[in-house]
Amino acid sequence: MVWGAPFSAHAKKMLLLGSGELGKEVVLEAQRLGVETIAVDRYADAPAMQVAHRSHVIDMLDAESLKVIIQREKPDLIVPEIEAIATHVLLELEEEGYNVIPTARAARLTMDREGIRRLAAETLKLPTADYRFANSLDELKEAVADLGTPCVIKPIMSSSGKGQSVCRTPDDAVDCWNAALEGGRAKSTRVIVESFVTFESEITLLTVRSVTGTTFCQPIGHIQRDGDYVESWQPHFMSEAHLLEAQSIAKAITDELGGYGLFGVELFVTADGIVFSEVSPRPHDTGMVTMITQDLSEFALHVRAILGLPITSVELLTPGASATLKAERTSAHFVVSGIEEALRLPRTQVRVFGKPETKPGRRMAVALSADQDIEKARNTAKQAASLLKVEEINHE
Ligand SMILES: Nc1ncnc2c1ncn2[C@@H]1O[C@H](COP(=O)(O)OP(=O)(O)OP(=O)(O)O)[C@@H](O)[C@H]1O
Ligand SMILES: NCC(=O)N[C@@H]1O[C@H](COP(=O)([O-])[O-])[C@@H](O)[C@H]1O
Ligand SMILES: [Mg+2]
Repeated sequence: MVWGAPFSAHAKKMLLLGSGELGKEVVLEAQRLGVETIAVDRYADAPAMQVAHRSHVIDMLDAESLKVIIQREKPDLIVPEIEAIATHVLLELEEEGYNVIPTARAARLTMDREGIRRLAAETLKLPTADYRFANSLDELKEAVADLGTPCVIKPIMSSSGKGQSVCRTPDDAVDCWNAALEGGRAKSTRVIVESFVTFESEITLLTVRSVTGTTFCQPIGHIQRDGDYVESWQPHFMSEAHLLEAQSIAKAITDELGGYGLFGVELFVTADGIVFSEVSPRPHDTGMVTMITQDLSEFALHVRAILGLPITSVELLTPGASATLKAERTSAHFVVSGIEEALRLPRTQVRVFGKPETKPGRRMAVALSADQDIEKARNTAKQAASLLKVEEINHE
């Protein structure tokens, strides 16, 4: 476990597939340990590209382009940052000896909702919502009739709620189908239909697999709007019994996926116990709160784990919360205002991702606030986020 300076013959090279706000923090943490970083994404000037040693713009769903870049760079670590990647290439490259984080199979299984859902529900028998898959509007109508309404419809390949909708009556099926077609990341027409889980709260249990074993962070509570996170806080108080149940589900799924790294295990807390939703084999958006709450953020933990370094403990230094700033329109000419006002709030920080373009609903920044009282932390973070604004500017 030794390496030389970036750009030298003995450098440790980490290549990120996906370069958004989460990857940006992973790159920064890797740089702190002297690792050489390469950021890849589908568009130029993505957040992680702005802090990496170099970058490449490719279609990561295109097997050939992906292979060419990886074989040219020969990284020591291939770190998927989003789901939508030609993961069969990663399987091949792993066979050739490349180190895919956490494993190529985990990237493959979590690339689409079907792989991970079948593994969790059918192989591991973890509690999940009832589900069906559909390839056409007719199949969708059948699935909706089968499961009953309300139910949730999502493209099998999408994230951050894109293409997701709630079907409240059978008549909604057409609109849900169209929403899924428009919102899916890959132009696949397959969707998952899930029965609606009535939950008391939902959490992300960050779980790290490292050379020193499995470590759980304190649960993170969150609120989602239109399938995307708007607010998160840590710790989320839950009963000892629920916490143990959550940890046991997280242990089962992460052990099955294997490898080293941090996982975001998404769980619903219901009157009947904990229900598994999904898992990211990488840092989680709701986990950005750990940048203010923990001694090692989820990004620092991911980097440490994947480099094979020990993690002897993770300390919660303070309760805290995060709240997001989202754009309302499409624009390449804008400024983010209100940073000064937001930073006047107590124990508050902001992260501005630096995405070059806005789109409706696109996450552009996050506010982080700490307070001994979690409700106060949540209110401060929300207030800070509401002071931040994406303002279009005249570019004549
Ligand atoms: N079956 C369900 N019942 C009730 N609510 C649901 C269900 N499925 C999803 N949701 C709600 O929608 C949110 C987003 O769903 P999900 O995590 O599956 O989407 P995603 O696109 O993968 O999001 P991300 O990439 O942010 O994790 C959930 O956190 C939850 O609030
Ligand atoms: N829920 C997953 C998630 O939050 N992923 C994060 O969002 C980026 C894509 O953002 P974009 O769609 O704005 O380019 C990804 O690259 C990742 O950092
Ligand atoms: Mg999710």
